[in-house]
Amino acid sequence: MAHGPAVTGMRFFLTCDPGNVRHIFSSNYTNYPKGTVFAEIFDVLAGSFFTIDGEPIRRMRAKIHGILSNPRLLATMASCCLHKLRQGLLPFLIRMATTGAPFDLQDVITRFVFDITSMPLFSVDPGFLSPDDMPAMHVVDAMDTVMEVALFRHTVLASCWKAMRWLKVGSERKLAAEQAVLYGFIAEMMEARKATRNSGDAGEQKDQVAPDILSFYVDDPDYNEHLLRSTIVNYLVAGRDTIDSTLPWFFYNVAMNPHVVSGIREELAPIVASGKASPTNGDDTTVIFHAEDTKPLVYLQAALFESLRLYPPGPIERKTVVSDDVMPSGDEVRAGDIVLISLYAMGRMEGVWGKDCREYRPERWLSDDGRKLCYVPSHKFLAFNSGSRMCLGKDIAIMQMKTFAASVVWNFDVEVLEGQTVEPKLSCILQMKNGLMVKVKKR
Ligand code: HEM
Repeated sequence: MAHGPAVTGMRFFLTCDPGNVRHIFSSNYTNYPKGTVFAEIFDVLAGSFFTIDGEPIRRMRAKIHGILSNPRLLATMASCCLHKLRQGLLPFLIRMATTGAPFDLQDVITRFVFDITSMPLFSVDPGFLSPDDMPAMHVVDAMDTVMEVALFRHTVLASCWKAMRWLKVGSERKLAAEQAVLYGFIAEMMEARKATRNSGDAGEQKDQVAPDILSFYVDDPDYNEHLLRSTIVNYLVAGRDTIDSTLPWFFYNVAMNPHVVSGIREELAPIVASGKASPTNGDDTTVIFHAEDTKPLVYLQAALFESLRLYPPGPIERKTVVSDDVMPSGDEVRAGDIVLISLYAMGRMEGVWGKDCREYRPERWLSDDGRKLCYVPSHKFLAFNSGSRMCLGKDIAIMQMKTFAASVVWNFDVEVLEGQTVEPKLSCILQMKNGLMVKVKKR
């Protein structure tokens, strides 16, 4: 238990004990909502799913679950991913391999992920990753600022950051400017969406056009203009911030562990041999893997999970205590206490993961014969959250990450340049502070 500044009476309970996590997220979850302070910190998401609790989130989750399991939307997501690989990522990497020039892989991943998150949301490709143009990504900078300022807000009294917001100074001044950029981007995309969806074949019936995520919201009377906008921001955060911060750590980990690269390629080889991996345009030695072929790959999934264990995109969860309670660890918490769960620490604890907890070892996720993924409860592996607030996009995220990782690992050797400092940045999202400079070679 830690205490906030003397006069405030604030009390923090910090835990990384899986028993406590199960209690907080499942057995007694109604006693541990996110709370109003959390909602205020993320005011850019006001009223949307990350910030609400109780009955409203149950209803909202049911709607999102329906959307994210719609077969036509899922097919659109898979094809957006393939399109971006074929038209954007792979041509870019082939060019980099030809010139041998170093580049920031985190930046390229951000471009890719932002595009594939926006396309099924708005039916519009923002075009951040295209073979011949790498436009500035002001909206991405804006979203990064939201997460950096949110971390600052977590660490000071609400009255302090609210005063800064009122005075329009410091990080709050910057946040206001970046929020305007973010809202401007959304307005632009909504306009472009109208044009795209109206320009369909004249004879095409409305219900024949594949749905995008927004088509489930625009006519819903429960969503006024503000809630619709914060819901859009929330989808961008859910899809983009998470995958975008996972993949650079994945490539960093595998580059440091060449035997994992071999393991992934060994698993991919039969797909290539069967002719199922399709060639990219104009270069028949570079291939793309399809979601249905990468779905059964357990070693690749273990390699991704192992990276998420060590580098969870959301390194800390915050909850509020409603009524006095005793944790399974025997610790007492009081109504109003703040509970902080460190996923980052939990992923590195010997008591949870064994003596080799600091090693990057995908094998720990596999059965002895290496053919199956072992069951690991979500209160131990919390990267996708647990219990009633479990991530609703987990399968989509795994599909997108596998498609990306397979196509890069199979076609290229990725060398992480020496002499750079690879470290996390101070933010609510575990991105790399200085990017990840690499060189690639075509295999
Ligand atoms: C590596 C990828 C991902 C990770 C690690 C991840 C992790 C998480 C976590 C930790 C939460 C809980 C957040 C909280 O309540 O504090 C969450 C919630 C959620 N995620 Fe994901 N996520 C990923 C990708 C995605 C994708 C691609 C989508 C959408 C297509 C998505 C949709 C959602 C939704 C809708 C929720 C809200 C659940 C709720 O508030 O009850 N996620 N995710």
